[in-house]
Amino acid sequence: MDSLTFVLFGATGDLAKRKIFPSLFNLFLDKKMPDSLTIIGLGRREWSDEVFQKHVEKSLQSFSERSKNVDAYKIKEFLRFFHYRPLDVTDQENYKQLLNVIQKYEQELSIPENRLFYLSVAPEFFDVIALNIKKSGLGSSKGWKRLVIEKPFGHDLKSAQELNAKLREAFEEDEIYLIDHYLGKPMVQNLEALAFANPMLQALWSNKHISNIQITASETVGVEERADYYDQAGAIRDMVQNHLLQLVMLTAMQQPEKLSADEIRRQKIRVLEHLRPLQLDDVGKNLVRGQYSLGEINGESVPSYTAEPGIKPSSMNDTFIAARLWIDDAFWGGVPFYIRTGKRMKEKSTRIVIEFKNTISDLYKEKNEKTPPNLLIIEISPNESVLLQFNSKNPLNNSKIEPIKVTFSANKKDVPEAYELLLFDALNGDSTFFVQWKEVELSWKWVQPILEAFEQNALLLHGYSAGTMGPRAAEQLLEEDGFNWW
Ligand SMILES: NC(=O)C1=CN([C@@H]2O[C@H](COP(=O)(O)OP(=O)(O)OC[C@H]3O[C@@H](n4cnc5c(N)ncnc54)[C@H](OP(=O)(O)O)[C@@H]3O)[C@@H](O)[C@H]2O)C=CC1
Ligand SMILES: O=C1O[C@H](COP(=O)(O)O)[C@@H](O)[C@H](O)[C@H]1O
Repeated sequence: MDSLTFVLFGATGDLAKRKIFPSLFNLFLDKKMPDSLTIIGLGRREWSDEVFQKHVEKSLQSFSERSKNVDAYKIKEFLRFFHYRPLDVTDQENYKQLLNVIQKYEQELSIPENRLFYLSVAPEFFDVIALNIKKSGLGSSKGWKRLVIEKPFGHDLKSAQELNAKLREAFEEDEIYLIDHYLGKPMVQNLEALAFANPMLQALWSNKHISNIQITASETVGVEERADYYDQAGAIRDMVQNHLLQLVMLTAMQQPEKLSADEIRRQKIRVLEHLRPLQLDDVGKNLVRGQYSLGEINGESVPSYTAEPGIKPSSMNDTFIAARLWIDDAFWGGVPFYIRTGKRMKEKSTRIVIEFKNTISDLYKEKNEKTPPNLLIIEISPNESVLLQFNSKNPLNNSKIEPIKVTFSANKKDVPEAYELLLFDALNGDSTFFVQWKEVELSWKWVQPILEAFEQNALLLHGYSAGTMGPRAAEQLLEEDGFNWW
């Protein structure tokens, strides 16, 4: 791995302490960091290196399991990478001073002018920072530069296009690493292997044998401390435009010629290009929008969305979306893809269920109402597993045909965090599991008519009680096609 300087904008913020520092620490313990590295944290706070290092140490104590079982000297060794510099991202002078600081460390440690800029700040600063990096000469021509960007990328198609145009004034496309943390989840990274490293599954992976695909990302949490952002975004922007469409792409993509970042991306983009666009008047037929009302989760009562701190009592924002998608190509034509996501649902679960067609003549129908279909269930989080559901006779139940499940599962504590895998890839210059602009743009294009339908109040906002799996209308969406959510 090349030696480099890691410049972290927003180093005093929430994401840095909860995800970035603990993930870097795991990489350090696993010897997956370059030998020569400087990490420069930035924020407006007037902190010294020592205060910043104490802050990083505290974040490890709070958010890193592995830090509990290591000797204190290892933590000290890790903290030596960290330096801090107060900087206001809107002040151009500050960038020139930053350049001097970076050059000083580069010379001291003989680090080449390779610089990774990680923007863990509010999205309104993404373009400001990128352009200031360019103007100040922080991106040196003597080494490489990379820009890692958090979500959200735009608020709609137009704002995303504008943001991309500004970023491209300062960085080349292949220097920009857009984070979608779902792509860092190990089971999501495993999807391609499931489909392409198993001849048995590959033979079945198309409309010939699959009747429908269901992707669920349900959460039990509410809006937490992010009311301002979430009330503007809703589930459609927060989860559907990015994470769920990424899962659709990875499930539906065809086998790439080789496993390179470019080839995989080409296949993902192909899926989006064949995704049937929604017209304004189709939206209501294919999409269910919901908002939670008061209810109970795990025995505790939880308030309605509009009673959450920071949410307007009159808010008509969506906290739940279910939708039916069609991919009009030779492989998936006729197979509905159903997606659903919501806050304050019954359980925390991200999973993909592939339901196979049931075309056998049913020899067993006298003893069964209907032979259950074969299913492939891919659990992404909170636990990881792959489960195949077959049918088998149960000698203890009058030899009825019953589903049996064959499961492979990983122990949760052995599975690396999404951010850890993504940070390692960014340090290494591997962009396979980062999102490329074209994917973002096509995703926004698909979502845009939905946003317009919402703005025109053309769609009912269904209520659902907190602690349920969403509005009844989401069940009906599948029932219309003869299916149900698994
Ligand atoms: N937190 C999370 O779980 C997730 C966050 N994200 C994304 O990550 C990014 C960061 O989020 P989060 O950490 O939660 O945000 P926070 O509000 O916790 O942190 C914001 C950071 O930006 C810095 N900052 C704000 N204004 C300026 C300025 N003018 N100049 C310099 N620094 C500034 C703050 O430093 P200071 O106050 O010292 O100036 C702070 O370090 C956002 O894009 C968010 O959407 C994405 C997924 C999850
Ligand atoms: O990006 C986001 O994802 C989380 C859910 O992530 P998960 O890894 O816990 O499934 C969601 O809570 C948040 O609103 C959204 O911004």
